[in-house]
Amino acid sequence: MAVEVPMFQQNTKQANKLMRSAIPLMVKLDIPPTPFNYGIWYEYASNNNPKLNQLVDRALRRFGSLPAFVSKELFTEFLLPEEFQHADAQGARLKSLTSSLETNTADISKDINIFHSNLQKAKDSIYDASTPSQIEQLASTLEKGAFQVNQAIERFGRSLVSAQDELASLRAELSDVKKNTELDVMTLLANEKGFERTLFSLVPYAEDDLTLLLIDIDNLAGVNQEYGKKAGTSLIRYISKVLLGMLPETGFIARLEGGRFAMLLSETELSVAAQLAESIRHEVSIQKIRYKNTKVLLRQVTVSIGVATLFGDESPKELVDRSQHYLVYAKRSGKNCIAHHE
Ligand SMILES: Nc1nc2c(ncn2[C@@H]2O[C@H](COP(=O)(O)OP(=O)(O)OP(=O)(O)O)[C@@H](O)[C@H]2O)c(=O)[nH]1
Repeated sequence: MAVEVPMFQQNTKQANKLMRSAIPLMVKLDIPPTPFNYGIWYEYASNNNPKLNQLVDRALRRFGSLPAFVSKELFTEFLLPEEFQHADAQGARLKSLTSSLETNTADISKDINIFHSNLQKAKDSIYDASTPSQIEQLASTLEKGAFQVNQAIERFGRSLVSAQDELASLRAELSDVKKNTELDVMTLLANEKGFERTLFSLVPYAEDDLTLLLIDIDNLAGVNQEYGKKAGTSLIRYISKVLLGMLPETGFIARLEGGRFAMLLSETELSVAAQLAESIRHEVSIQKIRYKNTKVLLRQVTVSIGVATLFGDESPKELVDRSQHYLVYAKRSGKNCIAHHE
């Protein structure tokens, strides 16, 4: 899943502009200057996320302000990329990023508070200021204060941009970590987790043309028994290469467990997928496989295949269940065959 980091996507200029809209809102509503709140109000001012704005408005109506527990929740839900919510290794870096933002937000809020109290003082003394030089003095104090606040905002804008870089690099790392956890180290194909993620990402776009082939090596237990478990494992690797070699361009393949593979074919109707399944079955059955450690030629190796094409509003699980059903049918029909609905 592509994860957006909306708060940090703008460049410095845009960031400053948005901070200028966010800060008065926060001052007006007496929102504490925590990183969570800055993030949320920045996003609120950018109007990027109607759902977030709706929830903030609702909280304001209910509580009159934004309670810390609400802003923390909103921050996690809307601003924190999903990977960061669970990843342990990157958690520490994110924590340090958050605390550096915290320091920056503390700095900026100090400047704003000073400016705010100067504004109050100016408001009070404006009635007493009768001479042009007193008024000039007030104006110059305010001008100086405004300049300082502007500078603080710009510094904060820059720190947002550097946070953006840091988050981008964290995100790249996480995506690698995620990819690796979706890898089957034995065959270097995707594993079951990778299969599930791909399946879930394809189903919403499929129009009765996403086909799943569940391919299972026949009698693997017998191979293990006859030639040893290492030979069985070697066979799984060998079959994975045969399958990969036959994978169409629009296809995706994963090893689920033992000698079972899942091949997902996008934009492939049942008749075409069934032909491919039959070619795979045939190709495996004619292999002459020699176990390299002992040079022993294995007896014929075969696979059984269950084929199902997604239809209607079927869920990913229903598609898997139906393929599984046909695979069981193929096994019961004597193995070395394929099965699918008519
Ligand atoms: N060598 C090897 N064997 C495995 C591995 N993972 C699972 N197995 C074995 O593969 C077998 C899979 O079980 P089944 O699918 O029920 O057995 P099968 O003999 O293939 O039977 P059918 O699928 O009905 O043809 C079990 O005996 C597991 O011990 C592995 O990584 N390496």
